[in-house]
Amino acid sequence: MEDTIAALATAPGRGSIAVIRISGEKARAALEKVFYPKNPWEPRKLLYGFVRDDGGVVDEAMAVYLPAPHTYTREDVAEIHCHGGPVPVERTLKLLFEAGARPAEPGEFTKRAFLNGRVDLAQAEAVMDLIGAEGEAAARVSLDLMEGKLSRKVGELQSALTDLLAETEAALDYPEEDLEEMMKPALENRMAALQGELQKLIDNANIGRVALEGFKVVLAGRPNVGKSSLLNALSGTERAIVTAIAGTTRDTLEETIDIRGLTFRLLDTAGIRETQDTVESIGVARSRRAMAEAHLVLVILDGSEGLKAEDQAVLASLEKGKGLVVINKGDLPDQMEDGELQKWAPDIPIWHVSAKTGEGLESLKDALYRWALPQPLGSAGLTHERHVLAVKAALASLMRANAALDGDMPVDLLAMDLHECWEHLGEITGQVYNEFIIDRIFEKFCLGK
Ligand SMILES: Nc1nc2c(c(=O)[nH]1)N(C=O)[C@@H](CNc1ccc(C(=O)N[C@@H](CCC(=O)O)C(=O)O)cc1)CN2
Ligand SMILES: Nc1nc2c(ncn2[C@@H]2O[C@H](COP(=O)(O)OP(=O)(O)OP(=O)(O)O)[C@@H](O)[C@H]2O)c(=O)[nH]1
Ligand SMILES: [Mg+2]
Repeated sequence: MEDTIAALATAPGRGSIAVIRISGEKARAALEKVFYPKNPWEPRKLLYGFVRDDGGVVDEAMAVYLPAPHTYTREDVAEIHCHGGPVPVERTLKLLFEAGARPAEPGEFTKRAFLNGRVDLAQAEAVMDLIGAEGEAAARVSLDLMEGKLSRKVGELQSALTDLLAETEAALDYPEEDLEEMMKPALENRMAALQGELQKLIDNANIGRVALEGFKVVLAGRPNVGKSSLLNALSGTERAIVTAIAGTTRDTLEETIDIRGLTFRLLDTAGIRETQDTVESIGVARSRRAMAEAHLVLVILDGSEGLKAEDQAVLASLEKGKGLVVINKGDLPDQMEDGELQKWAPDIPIWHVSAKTGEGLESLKDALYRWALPQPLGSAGLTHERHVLAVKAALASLMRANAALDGDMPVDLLAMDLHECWEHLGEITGQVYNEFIIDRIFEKFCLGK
């Protein structure tokens, strides 16, 4: 028998109402020892009453009892909605623990929903992603997965594999038949189609991951071009210190902004130049590391000064296909020579802005959005590294199956590879799992979820 667990389901701290959730066989008994309703108990009905201990009233509250199996965990569940202060919450929890419940571990309610088959692993993970979502895009992708979008896709791929397996196994039963002649071309076609679908999932994985984790944009450039001013202008804050002194920013600084629902992590960096200053040179090293780790680098130039050797050095160090040039200080007379810039930044898109007046910032934001999400959000499928690794492993198994077919290997080897492919896909939904991985996933959940 599983323990009965209880925990605060709402955020800790002060709020108008706090929800305490209980799940397990003793949920109802524990609730009845702690909460005294004004009217008789009725399942699935929120009742008014009092939390009491031996000394009297602990809180005026509401509570509900939900019998298994139609509950979040598929076990008996109860909830107490008490006043949202630490004292009523702690006292009510203590009473529940005395009444036979124990404190829940992080993610334990949702882990039970998974172990009891109400949701699969991808859906359970998506619950946590929704709670962590910073913007609409992250929420949208999480909701799709929570509702079963990825799980259905995995199911379709698995049933195609099952059909393939059935056919190869039929061939196993008739070893005297000539497999090659009979079914090789048909099998090859269907394996190629499956391979294409797995590859598409991998190719689109960055959409879901960018939606969930945000898109990392680094503002880089030589000192004084206006990187910090741009960070402030784009985020509408005064987060970064701005001065006319070159070398003002010493350390990288992150600010999160929302563009059309998508989260962007903007990173202001120390101006890149040769320097003898110890602190500044550490800052410059951090700038370079940030450029390497970013999804996109904005190379900021000062349009009022023209291209300098230090700008050229930054442009030269830019990874191909990973940068935009942003010419700042558009409110001042333009000194930038297009020919010179073309020489150092061939094929790099160029945007003109002014951090001071805000000119050009909206279209820069549009460009950032298009860069981050070249495909619509709806084409997102995989959202976690774990999913990508599983699909890559499935693809590798499928390629082995293909090679086995090509090399006229025995049919049972082919069947084994197809089966492995099926199992790797099952890692995503948790059909195939080991406890270590499950624990690692759920321990990252919030307490009470
Ligand atoms: N008060 C409260 N609000 C909450 C939750 C909760 O547990 N309690 N949730 C949870 O964290 C979320 C809602 N998610 C839920 C998902 C499934 C079920 C559930 O009981 N499912 C049953 C069907 C119930 C029915 O048909 O009436 C099932 O799948 O069998 C409940 C909540 C967000 N809001
Ligand atoms: N006229 C004008 N001045 C600007 C603009 N953007 C920044 N500045 C000025 O340029 C100077 C340098 O700005 P910062 O934002 O500190 O430049 P930075 O690139 O962060 O410099 P470091 O941190 O030293 O690398 C400040 O005096 C700003 O006020 C702009 O669009 N127009
Ligand atoms: Mg700065």
